This record gives sequence, C-alpha cells and structure tokens, in this order.
Amino acid sequence: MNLTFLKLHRSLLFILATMLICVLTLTLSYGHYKGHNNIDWFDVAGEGGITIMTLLWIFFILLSRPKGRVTNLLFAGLAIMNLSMTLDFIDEFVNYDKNQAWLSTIESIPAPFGMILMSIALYHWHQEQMSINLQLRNRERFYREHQLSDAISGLASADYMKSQINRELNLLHHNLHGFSLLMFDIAQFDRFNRQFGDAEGDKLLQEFAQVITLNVREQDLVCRYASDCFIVMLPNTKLAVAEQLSLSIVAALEAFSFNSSDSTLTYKQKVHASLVSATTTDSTSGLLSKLHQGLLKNKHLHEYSDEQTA
Ligand SMILES: Nc1nc2c(ncn2[C@@H]2O[C@H](COP(=O)(O)OP(=O)(O)OP(=O)(O)O)[C@@H](O)[C@H]2O)c(=O)[nH]1
Repeated sequence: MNLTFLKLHRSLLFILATMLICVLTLTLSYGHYKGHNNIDWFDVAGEGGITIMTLLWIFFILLSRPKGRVTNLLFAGLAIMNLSMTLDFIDEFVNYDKNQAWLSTIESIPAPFGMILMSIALYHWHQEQMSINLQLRNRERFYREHQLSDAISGLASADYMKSQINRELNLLHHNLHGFSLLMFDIAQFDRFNRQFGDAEGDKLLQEFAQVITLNVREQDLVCRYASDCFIVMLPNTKLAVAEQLSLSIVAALEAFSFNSSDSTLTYKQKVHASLVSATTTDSTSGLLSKLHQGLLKNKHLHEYSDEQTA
C-alpha cells in the first residue's frame, strides 16, 4: 500500500485523533457504565459498525487524495458525521447524570452539518473530476477500471485496447469511415535500457506516452501495448487523415528530447511505425497481426536505409 498521500495529511489525522480523544475523555468521565445486562448488543454492533466504517472512509480518502479544498471538505464532513456516530455508540454503554444529559441530547446535532459539508465536498469533487476526465480522455475512452491501465505509462492496457477494437469492429457498419490503428515502437529500446538503466527506460516510456497523448485527437485512444510498443486507435477516421496523424506523431516523438533525471543526458529516439485500416472482414487478432507485420517492414526499411547511409 502506497502511503505517500497519507503522509501529507498529518495535520488532519492529528485533528481527528484530538477530536476522538476529547469525545472519549468527556463521555467516559461524565458517564456511568450501564451494566452488562442493560446493553443492547444489536445496537452496539450496528452503531459500532457505522462508526468504524466512517473512520475507514476517512482513511481511504486521505490515502487516495492530495492536499486541497476537496480533501479538506470531505474530511471535515466525514469527521463531523463520525463525531455524532461516536457519541451515539458510547451512549450504548453509559448513562449520564441529569447535569450532563446534554451529552446525550447533542449527539445527533453534528451529523446534518457533516452531511451538508459532504454534499458541498461532493459537488466540488464532481467539478474536479470533470477536469481530470478531460485530461484522461485519451487514456480511458468510456470506461474506468484501474486494472485495465498500465502502471508505468498511465495509459490504457493492451487488454483494454483489444476490448475497444472489438467494440469498434462491431460498430464498423455504423461509421462512415471505419477506424484505423497506429503502432509505434521505440527503436533500440533494449540498448537504451542497458546503457542508462531501467529507471531511465521507465521515464522514457512515460514521456513518450505523454507526447503521443498530446498529439492525438479527443476521440482517439492510446495504449501501451507491450514493452516499448504503443497503439493508437483512431475511430471513424479516413485513411488519409490516419496517415497524416501517424506522420505527425512520429515527427513529434523523434523531435522530442529526453532529459535524464540528473540532467546530464539529452537523447533523441528513432521510432518505427505502422498503420492499418479496419474492414468488416477483420478480427481483432488479425488487425494486431497486420500491425506487427507493418512494423517489422518499417524496421527493416529503417535498417536498410541506415546501412545505405553508413
Ligand atoms: N525500462 C523498462 N524496460 C522494459 C519494460 N518492459 C520491457 N522492457 C524492455 O524493453 C526492451 C525491449 O526490447 P526489444 O523488444 O528488443 O526492442 P528494441 O530494443 O527496441 O528493438 P527494436 O524495436 O528492434 O529496435 C527489453 O530490454 C525489455 O527488457 C518496462 O516496463 N520498463
């Protein structure tokens, strides 16, 4: 479990711990134990469960989110709701004297305020998510499932791309222009890895993913298909437009200068590319195999022209 975000929220965790300690100190010092026979264990299980669940939600929110207004609002809403629930839970075990009966009376007051804050937080979360969705549109298309994205590049995975190719093949007769697939492969990536190390190789993959994403259109889908190989799906696209896009992505990738982490190295990579346009007789595996064959041809062409210039 990655705790990086949780460590950013030490102050919020401190506030939560202080709040819970104050509530426990106040209620346990003023309350008198009801006695085993007067406790309704069904209520204890229900209210205890709700209290623990809200703490768990707070934990996962702090674990998953960076600092910011939405995180603060979500935390405040849930923490205030948790205050009501904790008071309600402790109420199952203790009675208060008349003078301290207010402790029992106020238990339900924080919850609605917490819910109002949570509603405001969810509205802002929605706004935030809309802008994140815009940034992710070439990586997700219609579906979000973290197991279908590639951990290194953040792009869609090969499995997700295959499912989307399948989908487009089923819709092929509804689209005017059909769809095309582009494949890009970094030349001599193995040599790059051996020369500069795997961590720099990962960084190059991430940066290539960003360059490709920046150079496609809103409706296109980009995936990291295998080690140094990327596929872009161009739905409802004429072949001539696909060819133009392929050329401009190759140009952008080859113009891109990689800077090593310690800034001692600037490096430009050559790229192999291939393109296929889908027809109604194609299958997903058939299209992928055509893409591979096109890529191999392109590699041999590059090798041949390199030999000629050498
Ligand atoms: N850094 C890094 N390297 C990876 C990853 N996955 C695969 N690789 C490496 O990518 C390299 C791919 O090598 P090849 O398939 O021979 O590709 P290439 O060296 O570009 O060869 P050509 O395409 O023929 O020029 C191998 O060294 C793999 O170990 C990864 O996630 N990160």
